[in-house]
Amino acid sequence: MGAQIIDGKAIAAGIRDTIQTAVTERRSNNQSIPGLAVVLVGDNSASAVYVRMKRRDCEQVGFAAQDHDLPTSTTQDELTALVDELNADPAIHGILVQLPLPDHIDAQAIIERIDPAKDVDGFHPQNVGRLVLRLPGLRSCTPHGVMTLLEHTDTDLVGAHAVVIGQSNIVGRPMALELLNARCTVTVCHSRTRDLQDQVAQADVLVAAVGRTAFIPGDWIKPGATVIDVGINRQEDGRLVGDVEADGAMQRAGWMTPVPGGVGPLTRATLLENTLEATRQLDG
Ligand SMILES: NC(=O)C1=CN([C@@H]2O[C@H](COP(=O)(O)OP(=O)(O)OC[C@H]3O[C@@H](n4cnc5c(N)ncnc54)[C@H](OP(=O)(O)O)[C@@H]3O)[C@@H](O)[C@H]2O)C=CC1
Ligand SMILES: Nc1nc(=O)c2c([nH]1)NC[C@@H]1CN(c3ccc(C(=O)N[C@@H](CCC(=O)O)C(=O)O)cc3)C=[N+]21
Ligand SMILES: [Mg+2]
Repeated sequence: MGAQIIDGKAIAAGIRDTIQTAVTERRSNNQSIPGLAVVLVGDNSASAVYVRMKRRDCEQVGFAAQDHDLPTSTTQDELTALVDELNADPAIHGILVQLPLPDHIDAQAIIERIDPAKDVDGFHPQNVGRLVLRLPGLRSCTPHGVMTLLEHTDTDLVGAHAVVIGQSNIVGRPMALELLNARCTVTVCHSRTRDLQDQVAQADVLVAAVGRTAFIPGDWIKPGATVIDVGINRQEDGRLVGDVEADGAMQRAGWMTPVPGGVGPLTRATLLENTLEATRQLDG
């Protein structure tokens, strides 16, 4: 017995193919080409890697990527002015400001400055509020991507007990809402949760988004559970591992995402989906 692997890399490749076809069709119909502005401030090396991957994805599907690489010394006013310019640019349909931003920048103010119609990260309070209210809107890429991964399993979400570990604005909270909207019974755990093991043992669906290597021992997993490991932890030898102790969890889970090759590729593919959706909403 062993878990079936949820192949995020392959699922993401399929999504990119579908998007590429849609872009080709838009081109032949003389419709606008989706334009994504990718804004990177400073020299965080992990951010630089992610941004490079996002730009490569755009190129592959035929989107127009507009790169803005700004120095660490960029001021709040300068970044605000760039967001205003991108909001007003009809060739731009999506705006991604890579996080984290340098400490002297008020990131929340920047997020709130982005036109919600171009907020392909789904971080603007208007889009988060629409998710809360089950109204259509741009949905955060990582949790939305996890829902796509779950569709590629035989997990029955209705009435299932879903346990989310982590309550960040970009992963844990919107993840819990996505699962609630799919009619799971949802528990959210965080650093003050008592008896984490007892909560994990109840999970038909477990989503770990903590950011600590092998934080969840494999033998905590409920037999047959679907395990989604969002964590990305770089080891000293350069390898990436998740938040769940993979070898042990693979013995017990029914389905499981690998790290790398699980959630990460879906986050990027969902960014492309959101940008195409924003384009259709803005331009038809
Ligand atoms: N695959 C992908 O596409 C993405 C992966 N990531 C990865 O996911 C992970 C989480 O990211 P992010 O949400 O931004 O991280 P944050 O650091 O913002 O949030 C971590 C969460 O884990 C909780 N936590 C910390 N310690 C414990 C503990 N001992 N027990 C239970 N909960 C705990 C924190 O609780 P509290 O709130 O109480 O402090 C917090 O809610 C990281 O590894 C990140 O790299 C992130 C985004 C996308
Ligand atoms: N405005 C903003 N939006 C984000 O969506 C955002 C962000 N800021 N800041 C950082 C986090 C992190 N994140 C990831 C995206 C892809 C992978 C990914 O593709 N991972 C690959 C491998 C990565 C590698 O090889 O380094 C994988 O897991 O297989 C990981 C992490 C998006 N984030
Ligand atoms: Mg979808």
